[in-house]
Amino acid sequence: MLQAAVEQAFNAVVITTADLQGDGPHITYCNPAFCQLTGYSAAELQGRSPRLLQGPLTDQRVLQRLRDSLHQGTFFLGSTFNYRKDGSAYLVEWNISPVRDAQGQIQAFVSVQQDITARVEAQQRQALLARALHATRDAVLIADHQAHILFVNQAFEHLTGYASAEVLGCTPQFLQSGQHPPAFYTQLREALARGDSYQATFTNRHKRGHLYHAAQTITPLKDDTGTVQHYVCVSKDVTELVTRTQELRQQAHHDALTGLLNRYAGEKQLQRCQQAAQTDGVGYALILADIDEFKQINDRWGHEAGDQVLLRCAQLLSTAVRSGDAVVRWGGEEFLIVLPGCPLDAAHSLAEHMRTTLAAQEDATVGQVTMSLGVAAWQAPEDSAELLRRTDQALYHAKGQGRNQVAVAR
Ligand SMILES: Nc1nc2c(ncn2[C@@H]2O[C@H](COP(=O)(O)OP(=O)(O)OP(=O)(O)O)[C@@H](O)[C@H]2O)c(=O)[nH]1
Repeated sequence: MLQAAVEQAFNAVVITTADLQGDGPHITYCNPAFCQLTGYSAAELQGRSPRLLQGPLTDQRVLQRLRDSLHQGTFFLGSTFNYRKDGSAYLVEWNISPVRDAQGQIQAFVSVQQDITARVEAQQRQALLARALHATRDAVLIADHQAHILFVNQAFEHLTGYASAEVLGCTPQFLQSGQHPPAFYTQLREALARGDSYQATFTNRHKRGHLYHAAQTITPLKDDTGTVQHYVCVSKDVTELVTRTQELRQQAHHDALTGLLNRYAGEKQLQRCQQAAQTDGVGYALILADIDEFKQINDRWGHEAGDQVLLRCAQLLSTAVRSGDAVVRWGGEEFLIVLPGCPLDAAHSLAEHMRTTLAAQEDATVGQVTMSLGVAAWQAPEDSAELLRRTDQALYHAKGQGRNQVAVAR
């Protein structure tokens, strides 16, 4: 049974003499697995020194350790390159045990060997992949099918502020910033459930609390049966780009001095209201507010004082309106207030409130400032240009009647 077991063992087994003088131990037995490993037949190996397997890549330091073990009669475990009969190299991991007789004398050495070339190559490939993932500038996250994080690279640690050890086993939820509506994550989940990859710019929260923007691609990884087992997420930091775009958008739509919508954005808003009025019959009202004698303020107190008055008026108008309304810097000292769904009377009251609030305030530098306001509400089938013309007419009227007045176009 023992013989059959050794003969049929998966691992290569070789037994040598215990002779450490002269040529050293020589082979007295090898099993078929050893013959298969080395390419030699048992007859070719019989009586030969195992040295015939060594070659240029064989590690001499490992061999020295082996010789020391043999001399001391201790267990040896090591790995190095050996050579087959055809000259090809393989990486062997082998151990050697001394076989002692009843008196404790070493009679032989038995060695069990295994070709670990493929395993080591696979480990090296894996190490290379990990090194490559760590070296890449994009953040990489790998999660299991339940979104538990299995791996993050150094770029991820850098981008998010979290160390790998802190996040392994967690789901990436801790990155959520609260900036995306629930529908954003629903879309993400649905795409992944379909097995599709999902690409979007995420606004996430850094460990230190600030937000960052990342262009992310999340890809499901399927096994041979088509079942999603993992997800890989690659993120590129686009914070600078997004911030710059937001700044440009702000500049394109807002007035630099007051922060109000600029004329371009105001015209867009007018178009939207006009569209709604024509399609749904939902009306809108306009107020044109113009600071009285503003030229004199500038002339008397200087341009900077004039700017401060403009800022104060802008703030007053902004606080007076509701969230869906738009306050626009329409011209130098002229403001357009667009009021979707607002009837004429309500717009009139609002204008009156704006006028009295401003008139009641005393500016530290320039004293009392007033404004004149024109009000009009959309009447079918006029277009926005016509409504604007009627509002302007009302403002002209208010100015003509002595300023600090509200005039309504009926
Ligand atoms: N300080 C300052 N002044 C501005 C700005 N934009 C326009 N203005 C000035 O606003 C003044 C507007 O003067 P006018 O159009 O004559 O009107 P007004 O003096 O307010 O007279 P009424 O409208 O008839 O009451 C001009 O002197 C412009 O130079 C600005 O951004 N800052």
